[in-house]
Amino acid sequence: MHLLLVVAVALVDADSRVLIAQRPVHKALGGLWEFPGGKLESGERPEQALIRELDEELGIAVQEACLAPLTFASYGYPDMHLLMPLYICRRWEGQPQSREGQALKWVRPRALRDYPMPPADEPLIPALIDLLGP
Ligand SMILES: Nc1nc2c([nH]c(=O)n2[C@@H]2O[C@H](COP(=O)(O)OP(=O)(O)OP(=O)(O)O)[C@@H](O)[C@H]2O)c(=O)[nH]1
Ligand SMILES: [Mg+2]
Repeated sequence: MHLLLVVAVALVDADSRVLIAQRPVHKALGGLWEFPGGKLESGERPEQALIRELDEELGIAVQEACLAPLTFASYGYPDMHLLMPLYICRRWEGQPQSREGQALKWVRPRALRDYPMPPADEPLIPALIDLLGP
């Protein structure tokens, strides 16, 4: 079994909306909506990797102290088992912008169900509704 560690974050705005990004169609699970984040590079700590991904994908700067653990996904894909800590972050510098051609959307937690997400992500939605309201 191959275990893949991916770090992801729910960025939350002043209206308690969460940012999701649409995966480019040419990638695995293309077209699905996901939380910003990605794989760790060798030697990286999870928080470091997330800060790097947020810079690369969205052009925002996040301080490590502004990342709080919320929950995690554990899901068996056919080719690997995904373990994905989901952080929450309410404070960053800059305005999130699409750096990799991905569509971006701010959505209320309940509305996440209207956007097709990877199967690993579905169990994360109730934790966001509990924290932020519907
Ligand atoms: N970022 C992110 N990845 C997710 C989520 N849910 C989920 O199953 N994944 C899976 O986790 C893996 C991480 O993917 P990624 O493509 O974002 O990794 P990355 O940013 O390092 O990109 P790269 O592979 O192009 O370098 C993918 O297999 C992806 O399908 C999610 O909500 N956010
Ligand atoms: Mg990514």
